[in-house]
Amino acid sequence: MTETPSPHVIDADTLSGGLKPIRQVILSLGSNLGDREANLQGAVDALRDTPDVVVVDVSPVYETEPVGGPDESGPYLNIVLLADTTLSVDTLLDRAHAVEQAFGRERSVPGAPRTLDVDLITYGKKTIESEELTVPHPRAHERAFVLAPWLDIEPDAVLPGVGPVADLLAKVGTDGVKRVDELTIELQ
Ligand SMILES: Nc1ncnc2c1ncn2[C@@H]1O[C@H](COP(=O)(O)OP(=O)(O)OP(=O)(O)O)[C@@H](O)[C@H]1O
Ligand SMILES: Nc1nc2c(c(=O)[nH]1)N=C(CO)CN2
Repeated sequence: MTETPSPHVIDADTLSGGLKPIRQVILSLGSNLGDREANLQGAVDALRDTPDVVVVDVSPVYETEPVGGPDESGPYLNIVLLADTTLSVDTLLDRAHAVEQAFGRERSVPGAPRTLDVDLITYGKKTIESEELTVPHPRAHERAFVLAPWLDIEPDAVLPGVGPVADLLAKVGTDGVKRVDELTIELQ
C-alpha cells in the first residue's frame, strides 16, 4: 500500500522554499558607449521585469569621468538602483550578466568602454567571497560614481563592513562626477 503524505507534515525543504529571505541590494549601472541613456533605461526595465526582483528606487543620473580603462574611454553615465530580492546572490549576478549581454556588452580588457556594466555593490549586509563574486564590491568605497548617486537615494546608507557612504564620499570627493538633472531614468 502506498502512503499518502499527511498535509500536516512540513519538511525542511518546504519550509526553506517558502521562506526565502528578502535582501535589500544596491546595484551600480554604467554606460560609456552607444546611446548611454537608452542603455541605462533598458537595463532598469529589464531588471524591473525580473521575477523576484522589485526595484524600489533609481538614483539621479551622473555623468562621470572614466576611472581606469584605456585612454580613449569616454565619459560614463552612472546610476544606482535600490532593489529588494529573494534571489540568491549567484542568480542575481547571472541575471545582471544576462542584462549586460542583452545590451551588447563585450568582455575584452578590464575597464574597456562598455554599453552596459552592472555591478553588485551590496547584498543585504552580507559579505561574500567566492571565485566569481566579492560583496560588498571591493572598489565601491573609492568610487564617487557609486557613492554619490547612492547617497542621493539613501542618505543614511552604510557600506557593510566599511562605513557610512556619506563619510566615504567626503573622503573620496566629487571631482569628476556631475549630476545631470536634465536626464532621468524612469521606474515605470
Ligand atoms: N560585486 C561584484 N559585482 C559584479 N561582478 C563581480 C563582483 N564581484 C566579482 N565580480 C566578478 O567580476 C567579473 C568582472 O566583472 P566586470 O567585467 O564587470 O569588471 P569591470 O566592471 O571591468 O571592473 P570592476 O570589477 O572594477 O567594476 C565578473 O565576471 C564577476 O564574476
Ligand atoms: N566613471 C566610471 N568609470 C568606470 C566605471 C563606471 O561605471 N564609471 N566602471 C568601471 C568598471 O566597472 C571602470 N571605470
